Amino acid sequence: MNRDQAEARGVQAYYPKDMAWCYGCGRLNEAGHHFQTNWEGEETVTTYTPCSEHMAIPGFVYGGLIASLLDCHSTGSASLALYRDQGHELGSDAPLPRCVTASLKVDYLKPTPLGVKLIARGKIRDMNNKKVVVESELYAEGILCARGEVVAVSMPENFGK
Ligand SMILES: CCCCCCCCCCCCCCCC(=O)SCCNC(=O)CCNC(=O)[C@H](O)C(C)(C)COP(=O)(O)OP(=O)(O)OC[C@H]1O[C@@H](n2cnc3c(N)ncnc32)[C@H](O)[C@@H]1OP(=O)(O)O
Repeated sequence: MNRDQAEARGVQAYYPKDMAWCYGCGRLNEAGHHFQTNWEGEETVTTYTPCSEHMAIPGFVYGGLIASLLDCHSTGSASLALYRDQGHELGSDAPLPRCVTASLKVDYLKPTPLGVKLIARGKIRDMNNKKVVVESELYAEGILCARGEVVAVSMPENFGK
Protein backbone atom coordinates (compact mmCIF):
# COMPACT_ATOMS: atom_id res chain seq x y z
CA MET A 1 0.00 0.00 0.00
CA ASN A 2 1.49 3.39 -0.94
CA ARG A 3 1.33 6.53 1.23
CA ASP A 4 -1.79 7.95 -0.46
CA GLN A 5 -3.68 4.68 -0.16
CA ALA A 6 -2.70 4.34 3.50
CA GLU A 7 -3.90 7.89 4.21
CA ALA A 8 -7.10 7.25 2.30
CA ARG A 9 -7.84 4.35 4.65
CA GLY A 10 -6.91 5.74 8.01
CA VAL A 11 -8.39 4.50 11.26
CA GLN A 12 -11.56 6.50 10.62
CA ALA A 13 -12.32 4.29 7.60
CA TYR A 14 -12.76 1.43 10.08
CA TYR A 15 -15.15 3.18 12.49
CA PRO A 16 -18.50 1.38 12.44
CA LYS A 17 -21.32 3.20 10.64
CA ASP A 18 -22.97 4.48 13.81
CA MET A 19 -19.64 6.10 14.82
CA ALA A 20 -18.80 7.56 11.40
CA TRP A 21 -20.69 10.86 11.58
CA CYS A 22 -18.15 13.13 13.31
CA TYR A 23 -17.95 16.56 11.65
CA GLY A 24 -14.15 16.34 11.67
CA CYS A 25 -13.49 12.76 10.68
CA GLY A 26 -16.73 10.89 10.02
CA ARG A 27 -16.68 9.44 6.52
CA LEU A 28 -20.50 9.53 6.39
CA ASN A 29 -20.82 13.23 7.25
CA GLU A 30 -21.04 14.88 3.84
CA ALA A 31 -20.46 18.36 5.28
CA GLY A 32 -17.44 17.29 7.33
CA HIS A 33 -13.68 17.31 6.79
CA HIS A 34 -13.09 13.54 6.49
CA PHE A 35 -9.74 13.65 8.33
CA GLN A 36 -7.84 10.35 8.09
CA THR A 37 -5.21 9.26 10.61
CA ASN A 38 -2.66 6.51 10.28
CA TRP A 39 0.65 5.31 11.65
CA GLU A 40 3.93 6.45 10.17
CA GLY A 41 6.42 4.45 12.19
CA GLU A 42 5.87 5.30 15.85
CA GLU A 43 4.13 8.58 14.94
CA THR A 44 0.60 9.16 13.77
CA VAL A 45 -0.11 11.43 10.80
CA THR A 46 -3.14 13.31 9.50
CA THR A 47 -3.00 15.64 6.49
CA TYR A 48 -5.46 18.23 5.26
CA THR A 49 -5.44 21.15 2.82
CA PRO A 50 -7.68 24.00 4.02
CA CYS A 51 -9.45 26.13 1.43
CA SER A 52 -10.68 29.74 1.42
CA GLU A 53 -13.82 28.98 3.45
CA HIS A 54 -11.55 27.97 6.36
CA MET A 55 -10.18 31.51 6.60
CA ALA A 56 -9.52 33.51 9.76
CA ILE A 57 -7.64 36.45 8.23
CA PRO A 58 -7.07 36.61 4.47
CA GLY A 59 -4.42 34.05 3.64
CA PHE A 60 -4.51 32.29 7.01
CA VAL A 61 -6.38 29.37 8.56
CA TYR A 62 -9.10 29.73 11.22
CA GLY A 63 -7.82 28.42 14.55
CA GLY A 64 -10.97 26.38 15.13
CA LEU A 65 -10.21 24.35 12.02
CA ILE A 66 -6.72 23.65 13.38
CA ALA A 67 -8.25 22.60 16.72
CA SER A 68 -10.67 20.27 14.88
CA LEU A 69 -7.82 18.73 12.93
CA LEU A 70 -5.76 18.15 16.08
CA ASP A 71 -8.83 16.85 17.93
CA CYS A 72 -9.76 14.14 15.41
CA HIS A 73 -6.11 13.38 14.68
CA SER A 74 -5.64 12.72 18.40
CA THR A 75 -8.76 10.61 19.02
CA GLY A 76 -7.84 8.60 15.92
CA SER A 77 -4.28 8.28 17.22
CA ALA A 78 -5.62 7.11 20.58
CA SER A 79 -7.73 4.39 18.92
CA LEU A 80 -4.69 3.27 16.91
CA ALA A 81 -2.49 3.22 20.02
CA LEU A 82 -4.95 1.23 22.14
CA TYR A 83 -5.51 -1.17 19.23
CA ARG A 84 -1.77 -1.74 18.77
CA ASP A 85 -1.39 -2.17 22.52
CA GLN A 86 -4.02 -4.92 22.32
CA GLY A 87 -1.91 -6.59 19.60
CA HIS A 88 -3.95 -5.49 16.58
CA GLU A 89 -3.34 -3.42 13.45
CA LEU A 90 -5.87 -1.90 11.05
CA GLY A 91 -7.54 -4.55 8.95
CA SER A 92 -7.80 -7.05 11.79
CA ASP A 93 -11.27 -8.30 12.77
CA ALA A 94 -10.98 -7.20 16.40
CA PRO A 95 -13.21 -4.22 17.28
CA LEU A 96 -11.48 -0.84 17.43
CA PRO A 97 -11.35 0.97 20.78
CA ARG A 98 -13.70 3.98 20.73
CA CYS A 99 -12.18 7.18 22.07
CA VAL A 100 -13.66 10.60 22.82
CA THR A 101 -11.96 13.86 23.72
CA ALA A 102 -11.75 14.64 27.44
CA SER A 103 -9.37 17.57 27.02
CA LEU A 104 -8.00 19.56 24.07
CA LYS A 105 -5.26 22.20 24.31
CA VAL A 106 -3.83 24.07 21.33
CA ASP A 107 -0.92 26.53 21.17
CA TYR A 108 -0.93 28.61 18.00
CA LEU A 109 2.73 29.32 17.32
CA LYS A 110 2.70 30.89 13.86
CA PRO A 111 0.01 31.99 11.38
CA THR A 112 -1.00 28.94 9.33
CA PRO A 113 -1.24 29.57 5.58
CA LEU A 114 -4.35 28.62 3.59
CA GLY A 115 -4.16 26.48 0.48
CA VAL A 116 -1.19 24.33 1.44
CA LYS A 117 -1.13 20.81 2.85
CA LEU A 118 -1.08 20.75 6.64
CA ILE A 119 0.60 17.80 8.32
CA ALA A 120 -0.24 16.86 11.91
CA ARG A 121 2.26 14.49 13.54
CA GLY A 122 1.32 12.84 16.82
CA LYS A 123 3.24 11.08 19.56
CA ILE A 124 1.72 8.95 22.30
CA ARG A 125 2.99 10.51 25.52
CA ASP A 126 1.11 8.44 28.09
CA MET A 127 -1.49 5.72 28.07
CA ASN A 128 -3.28 3.16 30.17
CA ASN A 129 -6.07 0.81 29.13
CA LYS A 130 -8.67 3.61 28.95
CA LYS A 131 -6.81 6.91 28.55
CA VAL A 132 -4.28 8.12 25.95
CA VAL A 133 -2.39 11.41 25.99
CA VAL A 134 -1.44 12.51 22.46
CA GLU A 135 0.96 15.37 21.73
CA SER A 136 0.90 16.70 18.19
CA GLU A 137 2.67 19.21 16.01
CA LEU A 138 1.07 20.83 13.01
CA TYR A 139 3.31 21.82 10.09
CA ALA A 140 2.69 23.90 6.97
CA GLU A 141 5.44 23.80 4.35
CA GLY A 142 7.84 22.47 6.98
CA ILE A 143 7.09 25.25 9.49
CA LEU A 144 5.75 24.35 12.92
CA CYS A 145 2.53 26.39 13.22
CA ALA A 146 0.66 24.80 16.16
CA ARG A 147 1.10 22.31 18.93
CA GLY A 148 -1.69 20.31 20.58
CA GLU A 149 -2.23 18.08 23.56
CA VAL A 150 -5.30 15.88 23.83
CA VAL A 151 -6.45 13.54 26.56
CA ALA A 152 -8.57 10.90 24.83
CA VAL A 153 -10.63 8.49 26.92
CA SER A 154 -12.36 5.25 25.97
CA MET A 155 -15.99 5.99 25.27
CA PRO A 156 -18.06 4.68 28.17
CA GLU A 157 -20.92 2.27 27.39
CA ASN A 158 -23.34 4.78 28.90
CA PHE A 159 -21.98 7.75 26.88
CA GLY A 160 -24.57 10.53 26.78
CA LYS A 161 -26.96 8.77 29.16
C1 LIG B 1 -16.35 -0.39 17.88
C2 LIG B 1 -15.43 0.52 17.05
C3 LIG B 1 -15.36 1.95 17.46
C4 LIG B 1 -14.53 2.79 16.53
C5 LIG B 1 -14.14 4.07 17.12
C6 LIG B 1 -15.29 4.93 17.43
C7 LIG B 1 -14.86 6.32 17.65
C8 LIG B 1 -15.83 7.08 18.45
C9 LIG B 1 -16.35 8.24 17.73
C10 LIG B 1 -15.24 9.06 17.23
C11 LIG B 1 -15.76 10.31 16.78
C12 LIG B 1 -14.66 11.28 16.78
C13 LIG B 1 -14.63 12.04 18.02
C14 LIG B 1 -13.89 13.27 17.83
C15 LIG B 1 -13.63 13.85 19.14
C16 LIG B 1 -14.88 14.41 19.73
O1 LIG B 1 -15.35 15.43 19.35
S1 LIG B 1 -15.65 13.51 20.99
C17 LIG B 1 -16.91 14.66 21.55
C18 LIG B 1 -16.41 15.59 22.62
N1 LIG B 1 -16.16 14.88 23.84
C19 LIG B 1 -17.16 14.51 24.68
O2 LIG B 1 -18.33 14.72 24.43
C20 LIG B 1 -16.74 13.80 25.94
C21 LIG B 1 -17.65 14.17 27.14
N2 LIG B 1 -17.06 13.69 28.37
C22 LIG B 1 -17.26 12.44 28.81
O3 LIG B 1 -18.06 11.67 28.23
C23 LIG B 1 -16.50 11.99 30.03
O4 LIG B 1 -16.12 13.12 30.77
C24 LIG B 1 -15.21 11.18 29.63
C25 LIG B 1 -14.30 11.97 28.70
C26 LIG B 1 -15.64 9.88 28.92
C27 LIG B 1 -14.40 10.86 30.86
O5 LIG B 1 -15.29 10.17 31.72
P1 LIG B 1 -14.84 9.91 33.21
O6 LIG B 1 -15.92 9.12 33.86
O7 LIG B 1 -14.35 11.19 33.82
O8 LIG B 1 -13.61 8.98 32.98
P2 LIG B 1 -12.71 8.39 34.11
O9 LIG B 1 -12.82 6.90 33.99
O10 LIG B 1 -12.99 9.03 35.43
O11 LIG B 1 -11.27 8.89 33.66
C28 LIG B 1 -10.48 8.15 32.80
C29 LIG B 1 -9.13 8.82 32.77
O12 LIG B 1 -9.25 10.05 32.02
C30 LIG B 1 -8.81 11.17 32.81
N3 LIG B 1 -9.66 12.32 32.49
C31 LIG B 1 -10.99 12.38 32.43
N4 LIG B 1 -11.41 13.61 32.07
C32 LIG B 1 -10.28 14.34 31.90
C33 LIG B 1 -10.04 15.69 31.51
N5 LIG B 1 -11.04 16.53 31.21
N6 LIG B 1 -8.75 16.12 31.42
C34 LIG B 1 -7.72 15.28 31.69
N7 LIG B 1 -7.90 13.97 32.05
C35 LIG B 1 -9.16 13.52 32.15
C36 LIG B 1 -8.99 10.71 34.25
O13 LIG B 1 -8.16 11.43 35.13
C37 LIG B 1 -8.62 9.25 34.15
O14 LIG B 1 -7.21 9.15 34.10
P3 LIG B 1 -6.44 7.88 34.80
O15 LIG B 1 -6.92 7.86 36.22
O16 LIG B 1 -6.91 6.64 34.05
O17 LIG B 1 -4.99 8.17 34.62
